[in-house]
Amino acid sequence: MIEFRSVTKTYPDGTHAVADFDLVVPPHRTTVLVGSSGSGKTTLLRMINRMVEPTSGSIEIDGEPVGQRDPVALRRSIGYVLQNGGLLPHLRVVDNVTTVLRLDGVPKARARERAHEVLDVVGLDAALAERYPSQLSGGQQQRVGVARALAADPNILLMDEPFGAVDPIVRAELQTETLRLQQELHKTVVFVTHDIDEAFLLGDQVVILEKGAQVAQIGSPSEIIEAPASDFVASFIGVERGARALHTKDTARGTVLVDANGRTQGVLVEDPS
Ligand SMILES: Nc1ncnc2c1ncn2[C@@H]1O[C@H](COP(=O)(O)OP(=O)(O)OP(=O)(O)O)[C@@H](O)[C@H]1O
Repeated sequence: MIEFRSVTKTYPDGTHAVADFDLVVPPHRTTVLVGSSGSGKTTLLRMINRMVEPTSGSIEIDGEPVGQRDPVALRRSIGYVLQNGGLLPHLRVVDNVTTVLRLDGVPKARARERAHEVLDVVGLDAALAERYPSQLSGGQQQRVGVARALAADPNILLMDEPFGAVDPIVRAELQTETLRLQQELHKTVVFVTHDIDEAFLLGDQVVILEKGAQVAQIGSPSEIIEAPASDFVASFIGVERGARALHTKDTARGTVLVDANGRTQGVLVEDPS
C-alpha cells in the first residue's frame, strides 16, 4: 500500500504544484491519476520514488516513510515507465532492459536471461533484443520501457503517460496489453494520464485532479460515471457532451444500447434482481 499524508509540493520558483494531498493507493490494483495539464500528476508520481521531494507531509510504502529510504535503492526497487520510453539510444534493447539488474549486481548471463523473459511477457520477439531503440516502432519502444520497468520484478509500477506519444491504434493495443499484464502480474500500479477514457479503462481506482492536485473525485469508474461529485467532474468525464450517454434502440430481436458514436455496445436485458 502507498499512502500520501498531507503532501504539499511548492517548487523553488513558488509554483504550488500539490497542496495538502491525501490518498491511499491499494496494493495489487491500478490507481489512475487523471487531470488536465499542470494539475500536479507527474509531481505526485515522482514523489513516490523520491525523484521529487515533498515540501511537507509524507509518503509511506507499507507503513514506512519513503523519506527514510535510501533514494537510489528506493528508485531501483520501483518500476518506472516514461512517456517516450526513456530508453538509452546507444544501448541495445537487451542492455536497456538489464540496466537496473546489472546495477543491482545480477551477473550478466542471468540478467540477459531475465531480459528475454520480460521481453516475452510484454509480447516482444526475442529477435528485437539485439536492436537499438531507433530500430523499433514507437509501440515496440514503449513495450521495452515496460519490460525494463518489470525486469527487477518490483511490487510497484509507476507509469507516467506511457502511451501519450503513440498513435491511437497502437495506444489501444498497449492499453489492452496493460490490462492483460495486470491480470497476470497484480502489481501495485500508479498510472498518470490526461485521458479520461484511458483512466476508466485501466483504473480500478480513478483519482480526478484539479489544479494544485486538488481531488475532485476518487472512485471506481462505475462510481464516478454513476454519480459525478461536481459539475467539474461531470464536464471532465464528458457527461454534458453526451460522451457517456447510451441510447436504447429497438431491433427485431430486442432492445440494444447504442453509444454516442452510433455503435451498438450491448443488449438490454431485464435486471433479474
Ligand atoms: N521543476 C519544476 N519547477 C517549477 N515548477 C514546476 C516544476 N515541475 C513542475 N512544475 C509546475 O508544477 C505544476 C504541476 O506540474 P506537473 O508536471 O506535476 O503536472 P502534470 O499534471 O503532470 O502536467 P502534465 O500533464 O502537463 O505533465 C505545473 O504548474 C508545473 O508548471
